[in-house]
Amino acid sequence: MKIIETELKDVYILEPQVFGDNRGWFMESYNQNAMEEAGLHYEFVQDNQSYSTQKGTLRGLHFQKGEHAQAKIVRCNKGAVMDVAVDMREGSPTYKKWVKVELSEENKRQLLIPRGFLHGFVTLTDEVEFLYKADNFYNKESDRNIAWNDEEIGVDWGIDNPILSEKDKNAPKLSESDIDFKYNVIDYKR
Ligand SMILES: Cc1cn([C@H]2C[C@H](O)[C@@H](COP(=O)(O)OP(=O)(O)O[C@H]3O[C@@H](C)C(=O)[C@@H](O)[C@H]3O)O2)c(=O)[nH]c1=O
Repeated sequence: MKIIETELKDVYILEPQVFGDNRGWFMESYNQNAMEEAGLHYEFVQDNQSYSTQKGTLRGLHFQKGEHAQAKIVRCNKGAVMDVAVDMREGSPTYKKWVKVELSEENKRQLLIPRGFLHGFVTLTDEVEFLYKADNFYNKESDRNIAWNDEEIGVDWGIDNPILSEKDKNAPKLSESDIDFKYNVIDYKR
């Protein structure tokens, strides 16, 4: 597995090695030892999957507040997405900066997003299957979102009128949010 730095501190692209043969291909989609050797100490406890029917579907920007914050490893199993992470850790050298990475069935790239970040993606194709691991359980009460088009964050999604959930249509702005992440090594590396 190749581990590639991004413009955001602690966010990495993970590129699995793909072994092709006459049948097709094989890859290790996750290997705890490879993560540990790279100094990435996470314990994932929940796997998630979503399906988006149409191109131009946007899910985000999401996070769980406080002690329920989640680190995630995300990937696109079918189709393609533009994936976005936003550093919300006050005091971080990349505070309020965002990064976008294309994740697709074809490139098999994954994105590691620590706790303290917003996460979202927009589908670039129809019929998108999206998979992710989380290092903390879903907690309904701590589930939060911030408007995908918040001007203070200013993500360039490359789309004007995405398909959104009712929840994401009514998301608060960053300035109205109760988000309170602090940059602290132990929060995201345990
Ligand atoms: C995220 C989640 C949702 N649910 C339920 C709640 C709800 O009824 C239904 C759909 O939830 P949502 O509308 O929040 O799904 P979705 O908009 O796909 O939310 C996801 O978006 C991406 C960008 C993320 O990063 C994820 O962490 C998560 O926030 O599934 C769970 O039971 N467990 C979970 O872990």
